[in-house]
Amino acid sequence: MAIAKFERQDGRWGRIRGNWATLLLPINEDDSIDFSRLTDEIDQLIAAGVDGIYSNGTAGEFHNQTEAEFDDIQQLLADRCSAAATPFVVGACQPDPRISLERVRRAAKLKPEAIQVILPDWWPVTGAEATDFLRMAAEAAGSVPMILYQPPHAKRVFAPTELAAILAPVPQIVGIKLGDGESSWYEQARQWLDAWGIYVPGHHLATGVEQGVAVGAFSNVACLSPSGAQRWTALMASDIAQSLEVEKRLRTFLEVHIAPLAKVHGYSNAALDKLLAAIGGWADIGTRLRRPYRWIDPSIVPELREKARAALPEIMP
Ligand SMILES: N[C@@H](CC=O)C(=O)O
Repeated sequence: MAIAKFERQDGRWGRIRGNWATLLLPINEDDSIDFSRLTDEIDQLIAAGVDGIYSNGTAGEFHNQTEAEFDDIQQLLADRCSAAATPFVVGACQPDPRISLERVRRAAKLKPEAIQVILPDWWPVTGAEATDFLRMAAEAAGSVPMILYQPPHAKRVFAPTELAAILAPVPQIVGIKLGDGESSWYEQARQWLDAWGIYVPGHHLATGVEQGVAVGAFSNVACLSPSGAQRWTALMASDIAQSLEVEKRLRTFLEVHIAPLAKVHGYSNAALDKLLAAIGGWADIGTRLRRPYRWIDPSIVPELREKARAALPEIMP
């Protein structure tokens, strides 16, 4: 049965499965990171019982941090999660490969479940260059497994067959976080990517599970509600039909109320994810991003919260 990969316990991706919640940086008016609110946010995520917490995806604004801030964020995540025995993944992502390798080296010392990396992202890499970079990253990571993050907005987005060729020589990469596609993409993913844990966008997770491809999501749904996303993920193992029905309503909510803010008004993905968290209201994060990126006016939150509650009673806190 297709769902088997989601339930398979012997995958190389180990505990990196299910519903993973991102850190979102609470930003003060002077553009500094509010570490006290960040601490509270991590504690809320732990209390929500998510499968794991990760830092420094796009939503974590890895592209707009000093190295000292990077270290402070990862240390805080590692300390809180280790004390609570919550699995965590450190995002060592950086478009500059030299800075990225240094981040990987420092991240490995925190003993995360895995380290997440992107490919060098100024000059687009060839397949061979991608493998070479990942070999260097694997060396820097030592014994810590790695997840490759291939977002749809990366300089080069590789097809499943290309990804398999790039990753096969680097066994330390145990998973791939990517954008999925239509049924032909899923067919290719089943054929070429069975050896890796596949993480699809949060609001596509039920489809990814039903297609026998996804083992989890680094999830935008967890931005909206970490506990709701966790309940929905659990439902996938017991009632995939019902979880697909929830996904349908989720997709409609995002398409109608959230996506136009990017498509029409040009807000970034991180701005949308912070808006989702403000709609969920489970922690004091705020919608503010670090400049120069624009954030969404929080005055639209109350109306969207009502709409989300009406459309998604299973997800909303
Ligand atoms: N693509 C996102 C997923 C969360 O919404 C990220 O990891 O930044």
